[in-house]
Amino acid sequence: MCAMRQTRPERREGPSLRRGHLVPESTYDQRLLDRRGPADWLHMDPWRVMRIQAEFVEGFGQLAELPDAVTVFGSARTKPGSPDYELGVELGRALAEHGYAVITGGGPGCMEAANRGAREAGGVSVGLGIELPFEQRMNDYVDLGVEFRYFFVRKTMFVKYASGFVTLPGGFGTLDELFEALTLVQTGKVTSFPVVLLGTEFWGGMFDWIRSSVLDRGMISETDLDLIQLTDDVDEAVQIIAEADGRRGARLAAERRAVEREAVEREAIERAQVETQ
Ligand SMILES: CC(C)=CCNc1ncnc2c1ncn2[C@@H]1O[C@H](COP(=O)(O)O)[C@@H](O)[C@H]1O
Repeated sequence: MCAMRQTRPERREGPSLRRGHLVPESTYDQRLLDRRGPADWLHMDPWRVMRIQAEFVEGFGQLAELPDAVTVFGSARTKPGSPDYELGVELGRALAEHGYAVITGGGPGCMEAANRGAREAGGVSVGLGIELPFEQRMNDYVDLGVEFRYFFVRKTMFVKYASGFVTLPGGFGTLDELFEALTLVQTGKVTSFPVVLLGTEFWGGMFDWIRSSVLDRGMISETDLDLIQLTDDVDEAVQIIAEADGRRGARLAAERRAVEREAVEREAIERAQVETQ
């Protein structure tokens, strides 16, 4: 059988092939090197994917060597000197003293407070900033800052590099981050990941509503309530995270031992098989 001869014009573009009228008039290189013409293509989805990818690469690269860390959320509008701000400073300090790096959104308010506490205690203070439609800069207490264009990339970093979340009082942004974390834990996407709400007066009403309405109508189960830990005590918040870390460490060590045991057993079986041949 003879192969069909291709008579139409053809162009290979990386993994893609274009033929006939779909062959573009210029090549990628030409379009790259030719500065003239509109820049609309910069805003097209395939290019956006590259930018998204680049954000993941940069984020993973910058954060890979962090020590154990805790992500702190809370209002961008909390004023320095207010009780919530002071609570944030105290929390950042306590986490740093316990050896945790402190990750925040890098902005003002509670984020600044937690970064400030961590920094003052000589800890690792991290800000994962986000591009916003108004003028905005990383707070002065961030020692390692990474700026993101995309909320969802930044959120991955908040979870991936943290042993748990502590949430100070906040608005929509804080609530969004809190409920995303709870959903990830509820659906088993992250395990041994405590979510602590700091400030019973602020969070108590929401917690009661979740119990009386959300649980009562069967939209969550009784055990889901246990995913939220409510306290006013900074040391207790740190302790909750440290204990979960301990449990995770023990589980990982047990998994590692099981894998090693299996490898030794497999090797013994293989050796026995060779000897009997
Ligand atoms: C003054 C002002 C509004 C600045 C906004 N600047 C911000 N910079 C960085 N992260 C932010 C900012 N606003 C919201 N976020 C994100 O959303 C949360 C706070 O939102 P909110 O203020 O509670 O709803 C933070 O944990 C943070 O991750």
